[in-house]
Amino acid sequence: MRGIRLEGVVAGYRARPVIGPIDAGLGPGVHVLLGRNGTGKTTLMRVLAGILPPLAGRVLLDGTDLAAHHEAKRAIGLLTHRAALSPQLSVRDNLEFWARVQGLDRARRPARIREAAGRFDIEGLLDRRTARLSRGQLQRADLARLTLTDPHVLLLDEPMTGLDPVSAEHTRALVRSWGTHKTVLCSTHSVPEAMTLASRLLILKGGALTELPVATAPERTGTPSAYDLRTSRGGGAWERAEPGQDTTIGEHIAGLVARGVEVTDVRPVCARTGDTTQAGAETAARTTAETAIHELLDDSS
Ligand SMILES: Nc1ncnc2c1ncn2[C@@H]1O[C@H](COP(=O)(O)OP(=O)(O)OP(=O)(O)O)[C@@H](O)[C@H]1O
Repeated sequence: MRGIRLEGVVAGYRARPVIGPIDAGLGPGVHVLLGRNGTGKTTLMRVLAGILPPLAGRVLLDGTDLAAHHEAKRAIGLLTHRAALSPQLSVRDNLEFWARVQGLDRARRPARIREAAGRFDIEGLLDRRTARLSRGQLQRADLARLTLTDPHVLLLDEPMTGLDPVSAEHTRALVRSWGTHKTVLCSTHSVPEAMTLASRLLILKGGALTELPVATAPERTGTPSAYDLRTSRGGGAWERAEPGQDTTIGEHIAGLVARGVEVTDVRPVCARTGDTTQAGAETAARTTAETAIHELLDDSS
């Protein structure tokens, strides 16, 4: 399958398992990961990124074993609480370093750094030492790092932490648009956040990964008949996409991206089947899903 597959993965530290064994597949979409503190969400992200070798089992990226093919890890972008930026270097030097590590050729680096910095509004911070950034500025610089290249798997450990409302909304939009054609695993402690982002909800508890029953997952509450996209070619204006029978919205967006058009937000447009009745059904489904999430997270259940 395209994306990531875990086969009997057990992970932990100094031979002490924290999670697993886990068997799961993550394809294109936004997979939101919820779990109490210390349940192993970061550990799972690190093992999926190939920086923490599993104690048992295998992690496959597009069918390739990560442990045996280190270069495959370049297709994965990881964002964790500890920003992957050196405090001693300027933001620009950090981005330059990561662009080189990611194999971006020298001539293309300055433009990519400018684009990434523009995307997260940190152009004015490029020459500041990373140690001097605020929590949210550091998070934005680390998000910019992720977008220097075009990884097709994104592992985002609490990406909205520390972001102001404008930056958080911008990041949410980006995550949603990535989810249409990339594999995104995103952890959060906010249930409402999970509900707005997820095409699939995963709960990590007692070392096991549980999927929220499909009937209560939020994307089942309405069938989009079209999608509104905000793209770079529209100068920020929305354009409507109505994928045909042979094209999914993911394929449509992947086609735009391949032609150099950046898609910065995606909003599903639901068929106007029934206004308030539909809205009522959506609210009910959301309440059911939120209750199910709390039950799954509750230690006493
Ligand atoms: N480097 C490490 N060495 C040893 N144990 C660790 C290490 N990192 C994490 N742990 C332990 O592994 C367990 C899972 O930690 P992890 O950071 O993966 O949890 P989490 O679900 O991401 O937590 P939070 O929601 O608080 O961020 C915890 O018991 C933690 O103490």
